[in-house]
Amino acid sequence: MPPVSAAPPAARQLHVENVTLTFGGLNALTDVSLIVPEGEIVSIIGPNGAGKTSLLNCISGFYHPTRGRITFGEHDLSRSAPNVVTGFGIARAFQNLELFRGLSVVENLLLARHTHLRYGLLDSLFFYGRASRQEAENRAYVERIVDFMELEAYRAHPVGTLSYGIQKRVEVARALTLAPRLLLLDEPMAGMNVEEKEDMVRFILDIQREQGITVVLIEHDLGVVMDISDRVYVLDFGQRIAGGTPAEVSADPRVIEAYTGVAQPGVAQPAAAPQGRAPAVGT
Ligand SMILES: Nc1ncnc2c1ncn2[C@@H]1O[C@H](COP(=O)(O)OP(=O)(O)OP(=O)(O)O)[C@@H](O)[C@H]1O
Repeated sequence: MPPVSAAPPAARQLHVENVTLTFGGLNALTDVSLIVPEGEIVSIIGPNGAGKTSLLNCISGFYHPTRGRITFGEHDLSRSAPNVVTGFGIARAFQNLELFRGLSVVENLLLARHTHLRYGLLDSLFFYGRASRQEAENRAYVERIVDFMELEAYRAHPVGTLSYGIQKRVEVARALTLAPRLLLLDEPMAGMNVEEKEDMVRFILDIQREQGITVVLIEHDLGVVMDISDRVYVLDFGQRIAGGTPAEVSADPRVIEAYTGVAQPGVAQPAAAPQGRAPAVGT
């Protein structure tokens, strides 16, 4: 199947530069820098409260960094609103599903796709032909996403009646209807059984390889992360403590220490524990 998104005209790299995000007196992120090259699957991992979702919120325009800069190609995301960020080609599948539970799968996808309609109210009133042509194109686009995400069997079902695993798949499909060049996935496999996880892994790889979409993934299942990522960044207490290939990151003593809580030889110990992290450690 041909890519559902148009071929990109020029490379667009996501660049997070020295980002600090402060809530009251607490730094959720401190001086975080990372690069997401176009076409890669890049994962962000770290214990609970490490700042992963805060970083995704900064990239997608829900939060604005207190300091630092985030760019996507020539676009500055640091002060952009979420709808503007979407317009730059960045879509996000949410941890807590953003779906209308009473609407069918296809209705949810069409509704999301409507944000990309090129015509406004006046067009609809005076240029009915153009509006209806656009509507037909949107329907065709959504049908390709339904096919690509293997949702045919559920297309007419109200989303609220579907299993959690299928709802997560619909949420990813919803993000794909926005024709992104960069897809942000916040724990797309949380709460899934083994079979559902295997399906989601396959879809993520197809999104990258067949559709050419760059993926930023937050995921607690480290087995999956190390299997499918081109590059992994590790946050702890809001700071980037490691970054590199999966092999490099899994062998890094700072990462082992962050996850196990066991001091590793050669890792400098802070004088006092930084503030602001929940005690639980992710899987
Ligand atoms: N809106 C907010 N107001 C105040 N503090 C916040 C806000 N959002 C996040 N934080 C704090 O920022 C820190 C990082 O939280 P964040 O949710 O980004 O971590 P995380 O790595 O995504 O955690 P988890 O794996 O548990 O989802 C935490 O101490 C959290 O309490």
